[in-house]
Amino acid sequence: MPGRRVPSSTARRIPSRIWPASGRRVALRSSVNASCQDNWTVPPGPKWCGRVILALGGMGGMSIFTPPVRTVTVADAVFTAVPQYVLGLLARPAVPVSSPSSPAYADARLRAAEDRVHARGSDRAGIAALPPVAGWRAAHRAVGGDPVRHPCAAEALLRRHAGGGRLPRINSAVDLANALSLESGLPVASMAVAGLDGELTVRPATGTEVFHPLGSPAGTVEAPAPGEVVYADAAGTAHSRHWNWRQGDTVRTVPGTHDLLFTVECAHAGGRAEVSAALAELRTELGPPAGEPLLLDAERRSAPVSFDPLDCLRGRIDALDDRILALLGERVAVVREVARYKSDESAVRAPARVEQVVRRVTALADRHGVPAGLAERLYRLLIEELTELELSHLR
Ligand SMILES: C=C(O[C@@H]1C=C(C(=O)O)C=C[C@H]1O)C(=O)O
Repeated sequence: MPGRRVPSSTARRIPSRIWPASGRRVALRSSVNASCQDNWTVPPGPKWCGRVILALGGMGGMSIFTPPVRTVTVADAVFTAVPQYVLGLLARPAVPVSSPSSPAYADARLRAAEDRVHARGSDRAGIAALPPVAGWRAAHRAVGGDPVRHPCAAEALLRRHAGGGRLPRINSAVDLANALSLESGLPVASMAVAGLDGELTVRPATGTEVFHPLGSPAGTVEAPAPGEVVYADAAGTAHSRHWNWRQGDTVRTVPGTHDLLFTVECAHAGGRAEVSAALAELRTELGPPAGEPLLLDAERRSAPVSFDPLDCLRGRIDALDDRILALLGERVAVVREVARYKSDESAVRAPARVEQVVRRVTALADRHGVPAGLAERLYRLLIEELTELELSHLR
C-alpha cells in the first residue's frame, strides 16, 4: 500500500518523547521489518528517529508501536492440501480485556455454551463426527499431521469439558472466543497483534521457526517440524503449533487494552457460512470499533487488516453500503415492474401512494435509529427519481 500514512490515532499511542505532536511525511522503508512495505509518516527530528521507532516496533512482544495494518496471508501450499480452508479475520482495536471475565457476559455466555454441550452429551466419537471437527481431522491428515495427537483447538476444547466439567476462565476476550468455539465447533482464537512482527502467514513451517509455548518461562522455545502448518510472522516466530492446536505466548491475550485479531477457521466444505456467522457474532459482542469481518479462502489468499479504528469503521460502512445498494437495486427493479401496469402520467405520479410510502418509512425510521427527517428527504428524492424513471417507460 504505497503512500499509506500512519493514522493520527497511532501517532497518539506513541510517547511524545519520540513522537512529537507535529509530523513531517516521508517515505521510509523499515529496515527491521522487511515485510512491512508501507511508507510511514515519521515525525520531525533527527534522521535516526523514525528508525528507532521501527526498531522498537520490531522487537516481537515488546512493541510500543503497533503498525495499524497487518497483511494476513494463507500460503498456496495450504490450499493445495485443503482447498476448502477458510480463515475468517476480525480486527478489534483497543479491546478492554478484563480478568476475571467481567462484565460477566463473557462468563455467562461461556457457561451457556458449556451447558448446551453438556446437554448434547457428546462423547469423543460424537465430537469427532461433528462436521467442523471431522473437517479438521481430514485437514491435519492432508498436511501430514496427526489429528489424534494434535486435534484442532475446537476439538480439544470440546473434549476438555464434554464430561460435564467447566473450562478454566481466562479473561473476557479468551472466554468469549471459547464460548463461540464451543457453540460453533470451529477454532476461534484471539491474538494480541502487538506481539506480531510484521505480516502474518498461515503456512507450512520450514523448520527454522521459533515457538514460545503459552505460559512457558522466558526463553523456552520449541521448533515446529518442517511442513507443520503454523501461523508465522515476518521475523520467523511461529505463533501456533499444528495449525491451531496450540497458540504461542508472544500473541497471548492478557488483561489490559489491546488491539486484537480474532480468527475463526474452518476446514470442512460448506463451512464458510458458519465462519461468517461466528465472526458476525463476535463483532456484535465486541462492539465498535470492530472492523468488518474478512474471509481468506482459495480465491482470496491475502488481505491487509487494519487496526486503525477509523479504517475499521469505514470498512463497516462500505460493507453496509454494499447491502444498501443491493437492496436499492431490487427496489428499482420492482418500480420498473410497477411501471408496466400504469398507462398514464397521473397513475405514475400516484401522489396518495407517495404520501403513504413516506409516512410508513418515517415511522419505521425511528425504530431503526434513523432521524425521521433524513428518511423523509431520502425517500422523497428516491421516489422523485424513480417516478421519472417510470415516466420514461411510459413515453
Ligand atoms: C412505485 C410506484 O410509483 C411511483 C414510485 C413510488 C416509489 O418509489 O415508492 C411511489 C409512487 C410513485 O411515484 C407505485 O405506484 O407504487
